[in-house]
Amino acid sequence: QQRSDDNRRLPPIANTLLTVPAIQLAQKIRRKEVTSVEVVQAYIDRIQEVNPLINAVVKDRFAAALQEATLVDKLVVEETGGEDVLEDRLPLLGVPFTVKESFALQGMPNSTGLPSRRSVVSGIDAPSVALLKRAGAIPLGVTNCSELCMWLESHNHVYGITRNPYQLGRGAGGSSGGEGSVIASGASVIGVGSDIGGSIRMPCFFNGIFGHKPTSGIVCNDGQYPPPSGQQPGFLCTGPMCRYAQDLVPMLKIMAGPDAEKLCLSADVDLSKLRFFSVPHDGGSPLSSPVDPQLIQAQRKVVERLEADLGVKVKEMRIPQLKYSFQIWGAMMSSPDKDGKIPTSFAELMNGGGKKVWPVWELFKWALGLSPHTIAAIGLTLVEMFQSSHPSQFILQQKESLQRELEELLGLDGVLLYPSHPQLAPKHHYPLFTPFNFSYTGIFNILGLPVTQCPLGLSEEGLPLGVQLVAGKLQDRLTLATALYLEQAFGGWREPGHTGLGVV
Ligand SMILES: CCCCCCCC/C=C\CCCCCCCC(N)=O
Repeated sequence: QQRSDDNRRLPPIANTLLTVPAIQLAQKIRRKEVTSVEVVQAYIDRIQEVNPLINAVVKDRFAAALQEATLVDKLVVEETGGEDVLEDRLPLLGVPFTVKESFALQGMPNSTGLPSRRSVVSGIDAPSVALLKRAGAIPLGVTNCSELCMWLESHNHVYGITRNPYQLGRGAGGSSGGEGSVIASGASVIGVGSDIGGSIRMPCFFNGIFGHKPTSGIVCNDGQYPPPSGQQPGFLCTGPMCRYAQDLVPMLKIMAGPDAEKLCLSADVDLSKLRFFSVPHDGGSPLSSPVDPQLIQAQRKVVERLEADLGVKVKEMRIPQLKYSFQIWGAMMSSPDKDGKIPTSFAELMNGGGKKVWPVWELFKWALGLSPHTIAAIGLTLVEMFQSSHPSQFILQQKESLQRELEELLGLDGVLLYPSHPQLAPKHHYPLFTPFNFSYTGIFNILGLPVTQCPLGLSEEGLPLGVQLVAGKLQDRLTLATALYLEQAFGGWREPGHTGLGVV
């Protein structure tokens, strides 16, 4: 699927409003330094400029967003209680945001890339989306994802494939790839993603932005398709994706609702008092690719900076159970819930929840160009045929011992560095040959630990580098504070199109 414009570069960001963090945009709007209409219009213009190249926003609501921005500006002028009242009540007042299409956003499609759901339109908002709207944020539209949110690249037969703004011939990751691509392109500043195996963190890594998978159970997962079943509700996480680290905590506070209290997100974090650990790879799983030397090097530089700036000693270690990350993820994802109910099969979900698709027949149709499904989704139904819902004792033991070891290691003050993925953003469809690489992220869904993906600049070929920061349960503030520090130290998000590569 090489396109003639694969070597094109994204047009540079001309409007400086597009490089202001969401939380500062809200402040500027409250202080009447800029209107919400100006901000929303700037983002609409940028989406219209870049979307033909990246195919990230699959349905917009620009006219409604501009009307809502007009109401915001009126409210700001009429508010007599002062700026603080607005900040308290509506911390994101007038700031635009985007939403992964698998979430319900009123009036927007909610197909999750499934052709049979093409005409499904949401009548209500998912709770996480509603909370952002209630905080004053204005949705601009919905963004692309993988078919049924279950692949490492955002491609489906409803909307096509999303492209990586750093190199259009590469994938934006999955399953929240539309969010990753649009935010990195400067065409959205904050967005909503979901993650049951890395679907926030992989696109954030491939697109050089920040993303947080919260501690399991903290942000409500309702209002997404497909709904998780079996034990999956404990692994699926809804979380923020953004260009600037300072937007992570305010977004998480809003999206978590009353449960945000459990995370003590306003407490100060003294990084020099934390214990840091660095694990360079999964210990050699034969299923995953070796970690790219540039990622190993980037992680080493993080260790050096932490030691030099904070005076801490980072302990480099190996964790042998990580070698079984994929097997642990696969076993737990297909395990029955506590009442013995097995999860809905992928083959059923592919048929919109009805009868199962028949994998071999679907593959045959695909070979003739007649299947409405992607080869990745069909491949998953084939693999599922051989997956048992009774995992081996050995794998369960590995999971238990990994959980115990990591929880003991991290305690209330530990942060672990681990590669976000073994490879840099792959060319389109290459994940078909390296599907198990997602287990670098997926293992932390099973463990329920909070993880922040943090960008670390660009590789020699101009692709984003990054690292995962992992903490103990409910200790999200530690990884979020470390991400803020690393943004300062390594420069955070870099504008795509300024890499000196490609042809304009
Ligand atoms: C045609 C090739 C298909 C091969 C299938 C190989 C099996 C790999 C198993 C699972 C891959 C799942 C990927 C999940 C990625 C993101 C999940 C998420 N929503 O967070």
